[in-house]
Amino acid sequence: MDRTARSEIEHRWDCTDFEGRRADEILAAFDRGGGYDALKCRASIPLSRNVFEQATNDRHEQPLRLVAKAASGLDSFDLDAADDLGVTVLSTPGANAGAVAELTIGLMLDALRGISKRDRALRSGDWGTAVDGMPVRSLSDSRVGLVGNGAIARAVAERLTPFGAEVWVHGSPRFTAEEAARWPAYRAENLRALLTGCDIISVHVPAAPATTGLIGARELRWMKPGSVLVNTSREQVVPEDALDAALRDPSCGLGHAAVDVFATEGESFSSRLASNPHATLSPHVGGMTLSAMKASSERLLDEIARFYANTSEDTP
Ligand SMILES: NC(=O)C1=CN([C@@H]2O[C@H](COP(=O)(O)OP(=O)(O)OC[C@H]3O[C@@H](n4cnc5c(N)ncnc54)[C@H](O)[C@@H]3O)[C@@H](O)[C@H]2O)C=CC1
Ligand SMILES: O=C(O)C(=O)COP(=O)(O)O
Repeated sequence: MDRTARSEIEHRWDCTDFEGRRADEILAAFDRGGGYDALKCRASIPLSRNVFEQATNDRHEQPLRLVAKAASGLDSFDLDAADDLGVTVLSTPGANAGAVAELTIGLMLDALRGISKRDRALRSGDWGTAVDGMPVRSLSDSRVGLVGNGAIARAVAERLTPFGAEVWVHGSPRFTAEEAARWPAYRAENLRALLTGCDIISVHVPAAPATTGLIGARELRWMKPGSVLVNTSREQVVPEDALDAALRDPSCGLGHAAVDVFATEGESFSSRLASNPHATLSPHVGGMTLSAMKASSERLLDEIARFYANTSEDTP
């Protein structure tokens, strides 16, 4: 793409960037006109069939025909509705995988070593609580189980190997033994074997009907005594109420959870986990490193340019 075309697209997208806006604000902008035919928005914005129907109806000067998201999970969009109404959806799967993997490992280390908990205790002058529970398990002595076999799970597996952790993976039914042989990890027979056999479980599957409640109250009970669960995928996969209850139940093995994704995110955030002493919370920032955001934006920009080049007479 030449420089002029790129800067024109950048300008266009500066003007039509709905980052952080709610669906009703987006629709209001469409209703006011302004010639928008595309939206760029974050993973958390819910685009329902109703939103797609309203944004594509012919009272708009330019009906919606493109939604672009510099991220991986598309669960908050009604993709069937987009398809039915002829709206193209672009995203950048994999571009933030390394960033999410780094946060995941940071959360594992925090859970094992109690970094944030000890920091809080020391700040209140409580040395006794700060050194409570020492010595602790090392990542190099841990068996780590990954749920999912996509870009993030792979990036986590690759980064865990130099730590000396033993990595196991439970993937989709299409994750064959042959494919697993190319991973720096062992393939678990099934989810139960993974959960019962590992010291740390980290979840990397998309939110979908088939993964909703994939790790709920029953599955959390399968986990080893003193084990750790990290969820950077979506809340629906490990419902936070079940997680909170398991962490508060002394008969349940799970010892600590570290979570980057919640049922309610943003200004209206609220979660039972916020008052749970066995949880570490992170505000959905897995993909937010400068390099991952740059890589995602660059890729999205190229795809947007390709979309307009292929479909539009008014290519920017
Ligand atoms: N916390 C954050 O900031 C971020 C969170 N995410 C979340 O992480 C998810 C995974 O991201 P990627 O690895 O990039 O996606 P991906 O599409 O590369 O990988 C997902 C993998 O899950 C597997 N899978 C699907 N259903 C499964 C099941 N029932 N059991 C086992 N495996 C199953 C798929 O086969 C696929 O290999 C995203 O869908 C998103 O929800 C992604 C990026 C940033
Ligand atoms: O890539 C993803 O799926 C993410 O969760 C990133 O989320 P965001 O778009 O930064 O809210």
